[in-house]
Amino acid sequence: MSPLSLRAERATLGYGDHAVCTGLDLDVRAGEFLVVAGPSGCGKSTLLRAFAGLLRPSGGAVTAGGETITGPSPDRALVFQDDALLPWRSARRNVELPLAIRGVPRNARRAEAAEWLARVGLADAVRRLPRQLSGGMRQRVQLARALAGRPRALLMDEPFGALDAQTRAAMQRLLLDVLADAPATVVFVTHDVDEALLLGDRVVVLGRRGVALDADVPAAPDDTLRARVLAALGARTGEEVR
Ligand SMILES: Nc1ncnc2c1ncn2[C@@H]1O[C@H](COP(=O)(O)OP(=O)(O)OP(=O)(O)O)[C@@H](O)[C@H]1O
Repeated sequence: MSPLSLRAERATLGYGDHAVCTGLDLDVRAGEFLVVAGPSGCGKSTLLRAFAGLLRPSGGAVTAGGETITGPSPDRALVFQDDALLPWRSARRNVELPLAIRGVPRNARRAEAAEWLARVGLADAVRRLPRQLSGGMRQRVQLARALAGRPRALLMDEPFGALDAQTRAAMQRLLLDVLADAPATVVFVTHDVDEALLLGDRVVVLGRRGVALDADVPAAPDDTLRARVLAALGARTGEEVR
């Protein structure tokens, strides 16, 4: 399946009367790895929820592949910062879910789910329930589950936040390897500028008043871009920083 383009068009996103983003314009090209950064509370997770189909815009539009998003779809897999695993299912049975949706026959699911868990370094944890895993291990199960579904878009909200530096580097490599084989559009939220520049083709910094910075990441990012990202992150009033 080909990667999906995603778009927010003059979108107003929020909760009840509380508008978090107003008139947000953002285009995510099919197959692009877009990193989204921004100060706490600026609406990064809210934007991901809208792309996931968990939140409808109260104004404007949010589309995937040119079609209005009306709800969740296995085409768009989510990896949350918090735990989103089914607590009563083992790690392996959680990873089997998207395989079932993909139509993988029951007897093949078990082996494929175990394989994905091995790829995230959890071969020994296949039978454990989420509560028997650490926060970092649960994040890795979520990653395995998302990748196993071969989604056309991956929506990732600080997916490696609970990992130590070494495991985080291994998961970053795994993600890039899997994408090289099975391209997908990625929207990846992180607070970590190094991670943003390492993974992203493009980085967007959201501010209080929409997009504060939108820049392509060169193959060998230099200190200039890093400084621009840091400046945009520090811009409290949300003025444009270019
Ligand atoms: N379920 C909800 N109901 C009401 N308000 C919410 C809800 N979820 C988030 N908000 C509010 O919406 C705003 C944006 O939240 P969001 O989680 O999108 O920010 P964020 O940029 O992802 O922040 P962080 O970097 O801290 O994760 C915040 O003011 C938050 O308090």
